[in-house]
Amino acid sequence: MNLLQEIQQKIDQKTKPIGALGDLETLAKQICLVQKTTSPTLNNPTIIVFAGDHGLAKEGVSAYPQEVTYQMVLNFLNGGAAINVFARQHQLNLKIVDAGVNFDFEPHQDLIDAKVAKGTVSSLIGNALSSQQIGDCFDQAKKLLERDDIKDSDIIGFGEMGIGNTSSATLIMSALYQLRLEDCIGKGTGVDLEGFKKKYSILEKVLEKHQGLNSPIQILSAFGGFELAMIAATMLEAAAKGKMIIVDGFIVTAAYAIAKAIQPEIQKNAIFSHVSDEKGHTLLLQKLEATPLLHLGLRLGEGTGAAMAYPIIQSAVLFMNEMASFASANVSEKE
Ligand SMILES: Cc1cc2ncn([C@H]3O[C@H](COP(=O)(O)O)[C@@H](O)[C@H]3O)c2cc1C
Ligand SMILES: O=C(O)c1cccnc1
Repeated sequence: MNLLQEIQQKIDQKTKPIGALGDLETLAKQICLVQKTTSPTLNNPTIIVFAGDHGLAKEGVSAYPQEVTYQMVLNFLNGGAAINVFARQHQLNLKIVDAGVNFDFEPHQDLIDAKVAKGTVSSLIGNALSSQQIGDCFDQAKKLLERDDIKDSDIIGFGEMGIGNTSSATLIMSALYQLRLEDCIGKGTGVDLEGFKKKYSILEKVLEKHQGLNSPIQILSAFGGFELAMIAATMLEAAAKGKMIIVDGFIVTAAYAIAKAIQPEIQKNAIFSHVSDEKGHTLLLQKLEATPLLHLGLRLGEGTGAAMAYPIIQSAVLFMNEMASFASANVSEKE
């Protein structure tokens, strides 16, 4: 019997009709296969929120000013943001990574300094990240997963904070899959009609400027940002180490799309937490052949969807380990 057959047999011997735990059974199988076991674990479940600033934000592509990025990082460190609430609710280890925020932070136990620079170059002017900076993001990702408070995590949920980063995600999606801008762009933090037209015309110009990009790294370099590059790099590193990764909303999914274009095998490790209300997310998930667990109309980011999906993933692992079998519980099997 191979591992998949062993896993399936264990699932089918649980005291329930065959297949009755639906998507939880699919999740359990996925985690067991990654961990090469029939008794999976979710040690030290962790959410990492990557923060970075964007040169393009200064052009006015968001409903909020750039300072909100660092202000929200301080809010994360003070425990007051949505992700803090949900991480506490589900007892998740929460770490904030400064990938490239335009601010000098005081040291804090939950803040990881991985700053590449104080914000990217505007993609209207040039490449958001240099190839050296992309390399720095990959180096930082490696270091991150060697930390004592993260290295034993079996599962990492990814979040982000960066005013203007729905623009990066939109541009990445459009360039990676050769999609029309109008099919990828959304309102982000909630720009009004006038703001939307402005965002559209700026992104149109950015796409015109960067044509003929033909590798995922080139696309990442052109459109940024530091937090997206570090998310993609950390996902690749985490998957190579046999960890599960929880993909969050539109922006994190765009970073995942880059990671998958680099290493398609990563999909074995990926769990998609939710479908965001941001317009491009549904199509992006389709392109990735990804089925999200939740449909809650969220459009926040920060890893909030990942935190909310965690207890469902936990249920998949718990039923596998704790539920009785027909034999152990003396329940009669199907006739
Ligand atoms: C107060 C506040 C908290 C947030 N938390 C996440 N985002 C989200 O909104 C931003 C992306 O949208 P756009 O591209 O329109 O700027 C990202 O920072 C994302 O994490 C926030 C946005 C705001 C304003
Ligand atoms: O889907 C997301 O993650 C998202 C959407 C809008 C703004 N910030 C994040």
